[in-house]
Amino acid sequence: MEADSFAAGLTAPGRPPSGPPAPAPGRGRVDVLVGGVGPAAVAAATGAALTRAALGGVPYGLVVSAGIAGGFAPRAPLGSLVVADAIVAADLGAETPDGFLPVEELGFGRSVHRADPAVTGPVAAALAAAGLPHTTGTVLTVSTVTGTAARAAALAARHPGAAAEAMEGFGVAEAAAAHGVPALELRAVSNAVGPRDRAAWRIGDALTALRRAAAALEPTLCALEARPCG
Ligand SMILES: O=C(O)c1cccc(C(=O)CC[C@H]2O[C@@H](n3cnc4c(=O)[nH]cnc43)[C@H](O)[C@@H]2O)c1
Repeated sequence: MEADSFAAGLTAPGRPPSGPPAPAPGRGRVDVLVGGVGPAAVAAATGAALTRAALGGVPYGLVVSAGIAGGFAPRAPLGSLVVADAIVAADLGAETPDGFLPVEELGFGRSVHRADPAVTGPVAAALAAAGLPHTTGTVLTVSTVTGTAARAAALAARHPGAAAEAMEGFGVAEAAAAHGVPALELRAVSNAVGPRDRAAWRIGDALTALRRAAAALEPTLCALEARPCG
């Protein structure tokens, strides 16, 4: 549903070529890939697509992780959009008697990708120009959806800049970084981060916001790519 909504906002969506590396066929101004759920699935799918494109001689210039998300209130209300200025693997680390330690404090790995303001700035400006409610902030990547007020409060305390929580951004960013390609995360808020309340979910509104965002951003995404686009 998320891929269909994003593609519906584009003038000429493409699908990344699958199978052996081949240049161009299937490529649109923006290609939309369904990568799966969770950071591991999307890291594998994104890495494979980037590798095929590079071996086919037409590498991508920008990768966007787009979808629905939980929003941290009051910063990111239902139906609004979030542009990530940092993509954080919020549960990559260790629980200790003194609390959670991210991998950096364990002495290995990384749990943060900071977005390039040269990418996020024009994206936020295009959303503003289109009149789409949005904020710029940290988007957390988790493998377990938050379902309690206590967990939501703990995440907000640990990440004061957190605007949204989703399950894929960090995996996409890792794959993009391995290819030296900039990454962007864009989320439309379908639910509040916190206690599970299915009656309050607004997935339809979030999908509409995703479609409108794609329409507003297509020229910007193309301009940000370092290759001819459309
Ligand atoms: O069953 C639940 O309680 C529940 C609550 C929120 C989301 C889900 C999903 O299965 C959605 C997974 C899908 O959507 C993104 N997403 C949307 N809302 C959230 C959220 O609050 N926390 C984390 N991820 C969310 C996520 O990126 C997945 O792709 C189930």
